[in-house]
Amino acid sequence: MYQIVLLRHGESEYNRQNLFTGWSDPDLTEKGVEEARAAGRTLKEAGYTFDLAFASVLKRSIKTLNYVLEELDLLWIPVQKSWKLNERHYGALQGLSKIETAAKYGDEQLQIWRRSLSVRPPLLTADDSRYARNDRRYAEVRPGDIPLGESLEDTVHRVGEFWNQRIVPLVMKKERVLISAHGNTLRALIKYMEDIDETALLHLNIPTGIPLVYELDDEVKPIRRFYLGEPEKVEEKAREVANQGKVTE
Ligand SMILES: O=C(O)[C@@H](CO)OP(=O)(O)O
Repeated sequence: MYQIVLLRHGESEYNRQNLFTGWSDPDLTEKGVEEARAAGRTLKEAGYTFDLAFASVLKRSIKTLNYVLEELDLLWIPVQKSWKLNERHYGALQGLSKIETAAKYGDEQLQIWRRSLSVRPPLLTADDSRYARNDRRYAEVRPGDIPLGESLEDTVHRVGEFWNQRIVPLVMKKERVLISAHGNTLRALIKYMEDIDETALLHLNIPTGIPLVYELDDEVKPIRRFYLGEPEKVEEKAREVANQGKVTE
């Protein structure tokens, strides 16, 4: 049996303000830093260690990973960063308020944009300053691969490819791998590995900063997944994610 640990970054500034994030690059909040450190301590207490780690090229994922590795005294292990682990690209919604978007287009449309499998958000235009082609960190990416907006299905495609090409071979060599990524990247990976149906996917919300352990069989297919944390806390944090876009009293 193999094992791998996935982690969604700690709370970011955009999470705090309830803004669509995608490939925007906000920093962690103080709470997010604490969540990341707590994830590191949880892993340490449970006896986990790692041979190498992955992050996206977005600072909330990279910094979360660094805080976790610091707690584990593993800052020295190799880290591979890839845009393929970036959050799902939220197109022209990036930077907009989820609450204002719900008020303008309705809760149902918001839910479709956030949680459906195949619907893309409104796309960016190529002259938009948010278009990643103008960002040096994507200089090596083929221009045609840089999205103007992605459906979750698009994200499943790029993350699934990355999983097969870059992660599975390491897992099969018994490398202990930690992946620090994003809410929808992890939803995409779960969809890819388990092929869960659309209703389940609709309700799948990944809490920030709670390690998610996958046990995998000899063919690197999932046996089971579980969070390292108290179930009530995990539930509560997943509910917070689900409720973004709702006005609270
Ligand atoms: O804005 C985003 O990029 C994601 C993750 O923060 O949000 P959502 O949960 O709405 O898909």
